[in-house]
Amino acid sequence: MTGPQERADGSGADRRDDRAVTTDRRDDRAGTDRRDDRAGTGRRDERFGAGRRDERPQRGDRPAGGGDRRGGRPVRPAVDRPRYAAYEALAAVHRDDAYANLVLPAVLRDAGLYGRDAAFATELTYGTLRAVGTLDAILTDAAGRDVARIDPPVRDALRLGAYQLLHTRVPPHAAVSSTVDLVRAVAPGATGFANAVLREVAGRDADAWVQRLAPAMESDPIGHLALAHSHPQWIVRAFAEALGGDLGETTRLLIEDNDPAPVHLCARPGLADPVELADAVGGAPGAFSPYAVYLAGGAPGDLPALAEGRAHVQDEGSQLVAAALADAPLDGPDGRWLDLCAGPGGKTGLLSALAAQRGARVTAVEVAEHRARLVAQATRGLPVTVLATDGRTVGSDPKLPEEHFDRVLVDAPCTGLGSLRRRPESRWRRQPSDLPPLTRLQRELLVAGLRAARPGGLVAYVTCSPHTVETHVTVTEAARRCGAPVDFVDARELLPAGMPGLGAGPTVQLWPHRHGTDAMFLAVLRRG
Ligand SMILES: C[S@@+](CC[C@H](N)C(=O)[O-])C[C@H]1O[C@@H](n2cnc3c(N)ncnc32)[C@H](O)[C@@H]1O
Repeated sequence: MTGPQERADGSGADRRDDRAVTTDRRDDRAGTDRRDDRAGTGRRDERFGAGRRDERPQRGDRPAGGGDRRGGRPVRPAVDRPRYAAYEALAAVHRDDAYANLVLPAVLRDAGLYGRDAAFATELTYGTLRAVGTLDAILTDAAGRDVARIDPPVRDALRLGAYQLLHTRVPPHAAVSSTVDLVRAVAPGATGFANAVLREVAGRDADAWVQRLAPAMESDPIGHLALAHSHPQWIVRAFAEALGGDLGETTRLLIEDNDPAPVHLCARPGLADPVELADAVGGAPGAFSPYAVYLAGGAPGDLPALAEGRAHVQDEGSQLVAAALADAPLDGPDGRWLDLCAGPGGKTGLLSALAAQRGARVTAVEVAEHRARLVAQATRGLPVTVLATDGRTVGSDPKLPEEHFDRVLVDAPCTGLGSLRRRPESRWRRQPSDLPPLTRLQRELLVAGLRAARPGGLVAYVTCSPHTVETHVTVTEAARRCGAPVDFVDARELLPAGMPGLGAGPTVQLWPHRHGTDAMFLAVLRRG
């Protein structure tokens, strides 16, 4: 790979900086530095005020701090607030291992960003985090040096700039100049470098960069798809395996993963009517779950139904697997239900609303105390007993006797590869080395769940990961080790009639690209 100055003059880093300065100077005539010169003249606002909004009609970004005035004259701040907010969130994720979905709301609040500004900052943050694998490959090529060797503040600013250039309708000159402004604020010595690198990035569109950098699909399909759709190779391989080697479907899944996840509500049975709730929120009833409501836009806000515990936010796939356990035919008593991995309480919420209708009671087990408290909050008023304990104590904890429960849910901790849409940074944090300890825990919890079930009782094993080691391998191993005879129930029959794409059974794998849900796995076992 060659960087800009290598191609321009065949020399090393110093020449690159020269070139960057030259580019900056060329830009001076109508660009970055000239804008600085014009600070305080009042003309800057013309360029970065209403006109700027016109540059990005799709985003509706509005200039930050337009009201900042010195001596009566408007002064443009160095960086517009949505982009700076996105930078802050990105930096926190990379520097402090923060979670974007937790850090970004605080950053937006501190910056006083709402509405379209907040939406633009969110798109930049989430989009950049998802795309970071591909962006880094492009930046490495464009800079002529490994992106890991670029100072973190400059690196994050460049990632934001490259994302705008390649994946948004922000005009190239605005993407470059705003990123140079950002670099001037966070790493003032690197503006020339940033300018040069971004101009190199802007020389191709996203497809042309993939063509230049990705291995050929024919010779290395996993490597190609990983770079083209910004996923780690081991995750692409795992998805392809779970999809039976179908690379077309794998591609559709990867594309879906790069879109924001829709927000679904669960109208708790007996407490809220999904059609009425859909009307109230301007959404639509779900396609599959009888309790689901699709929200039309972003966040649910302060809905009375949520505040009053009549509904909760929950992916439709999560609703389907919890309802499948509750609806599975069962002979004999049916009053004791167990949720062995309950925190923060989404599935317990639905199960316990159903239990209330049927005169059953749910024991909800969660090892993390703060998450056990969340379960208690989420199920207030419903027939639930929360135990803050380790689910593997079945048989030794008197509150968790063996052969006691009629229906058992084991929604095990997992890699979460099925919900990458919701956690934009997680695909880069997860490692194959996470699998052995997780799968051991999954197996032990499922064995405990099988022991907790009475003979004839039902156990649903659920993961939000389609990785076959966490799904089929775990279920097969746990069934072998639990010391009791176990039969598979065909889980397809427990999902809504006519639901497409459920495979050959007896287990079910849901998919974002097939069903619009998270990639939930469901196996239902009957204890002999
Ligand atoms: C996938 S989450 C469950 C999500 C939950 N069912 C819901 O729908 O909201 C797995 C949960 O298992 C908990 N957990 C992990 N190890 C556990 C153990 N040994 N015993 C009980 N809970 C455990 C985790 O703290 C986490 O809250």
